Amino acid sequence: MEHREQLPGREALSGARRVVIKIGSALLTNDGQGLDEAAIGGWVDQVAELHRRGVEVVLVSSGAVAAGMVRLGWQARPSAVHELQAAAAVGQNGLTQCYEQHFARHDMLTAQILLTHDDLSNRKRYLNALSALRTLVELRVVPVINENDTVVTDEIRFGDNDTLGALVANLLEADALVLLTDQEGLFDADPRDNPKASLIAEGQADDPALAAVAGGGGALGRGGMSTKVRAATLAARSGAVTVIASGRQPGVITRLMAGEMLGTLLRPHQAPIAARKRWLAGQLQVRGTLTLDAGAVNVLREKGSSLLPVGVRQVEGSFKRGDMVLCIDEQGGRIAKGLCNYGAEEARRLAGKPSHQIEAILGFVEAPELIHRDNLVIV
Ligand SMILES: Nc1ncnc2c1ncn2[C@@H]1O[C@H](COP(=O)(O)OP(=O)(O)O)[C@@H](O)[C@H]1O
Ligand SMILES: N[C@@H](CCC(=O)OP(=O)(O)O)C(=O)O
Repeated sequence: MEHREQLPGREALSGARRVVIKIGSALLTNDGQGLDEAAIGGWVDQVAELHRRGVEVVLVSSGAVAAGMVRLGWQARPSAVHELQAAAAVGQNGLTQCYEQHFARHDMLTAQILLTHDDLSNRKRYLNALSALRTLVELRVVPVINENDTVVTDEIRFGDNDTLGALVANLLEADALVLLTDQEGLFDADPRDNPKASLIAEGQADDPALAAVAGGGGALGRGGMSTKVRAATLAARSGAVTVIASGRQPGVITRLMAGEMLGTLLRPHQAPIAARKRWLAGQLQVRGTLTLDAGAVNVLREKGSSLLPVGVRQVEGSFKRGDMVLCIDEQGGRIAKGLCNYGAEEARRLAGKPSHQIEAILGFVEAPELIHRDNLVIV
């Protein structure tokens, strides 16, 4: 189908510049027998290899509760929230230490990031999370993300790390989300119950037939296949492909990233740029207006640049950091929409000024640009 040819497929993996890799509990803890340090070392070696080739990798790692259970000598996953929280706190330590040691073999730094749902749904915190993560990635540090299980309540829970992985892929506009699990991929029935089940090599993320065959998970984690298929539909919103594959396949990450036919590939139904633009454009209400000079209009339109304060002539409206603002030219024509890194009062003080003066003017710097190009859509 011609339509499908324009959409990302396996080649999105081999051409990926930024990828989010999520590793599930069953793999990390060797089916509940403590952290599988050798396996973690193997994935880290592959991530380091990608890193050397210039691919940016963000890890989402489960396993805190499962590792904590083993350390505490508990046989079964507790159901009481306070016990889960305690297990996560104990286990997260071991998890971080393990990643850090393995990445150190490659002279690479890692950073532990523990998130709650609020961190990505509240606009201000979303921008904070985004700029911290982006900075880490630019510093060539590998962020290792998990849900902050020790402080979450049901209201602020992502629920499972497949969803968290997808939201991180949206946040960073990753090209691909790789979900490593204990099965070869998505089968047409749960292979635990049906040994004749066969692997689905490829599908469209939002195909309801896939959601229908995806069941629940094992005793250690929270997700299952249903959350992985749902994660693929979330990741597709910013145009990322998702692949579900077995973390036990030797060299799984590097082979997938070389375009090898492994696991289940779930394609987005729209191309990345269109998806990202629709997502941003449809996201938020406009709270203010920035009038740009001709130079700024030109670089936004022609070069896809970020908007710097120096190109802004006037600021109207009352908006907070993270709010959507409209950018217009001096004749009032609509140019772009985007999430502003500064509130209206601050933006007024910065208008027309070079970025190196931001600290002197405000006493702090959120970012050198008023609107980062990742958070900007031309209208
Ligand atoms: N259609 C399916 N295809 C493959 N696995 C399935 C399917 N439905 C349910 N599952 C189960 O999902 C499990 C993987 O999910 P989960 O235990 O949450 O792993 P992880 O910890 O990696 O997230 C598999 O072990 C498998 O038994
Ligand atoms: N945040 C939890 C993992 C939750 C989760 O989604 O687990 P899994 O289904 O194994 O990916 C932990 O670290 O134990």
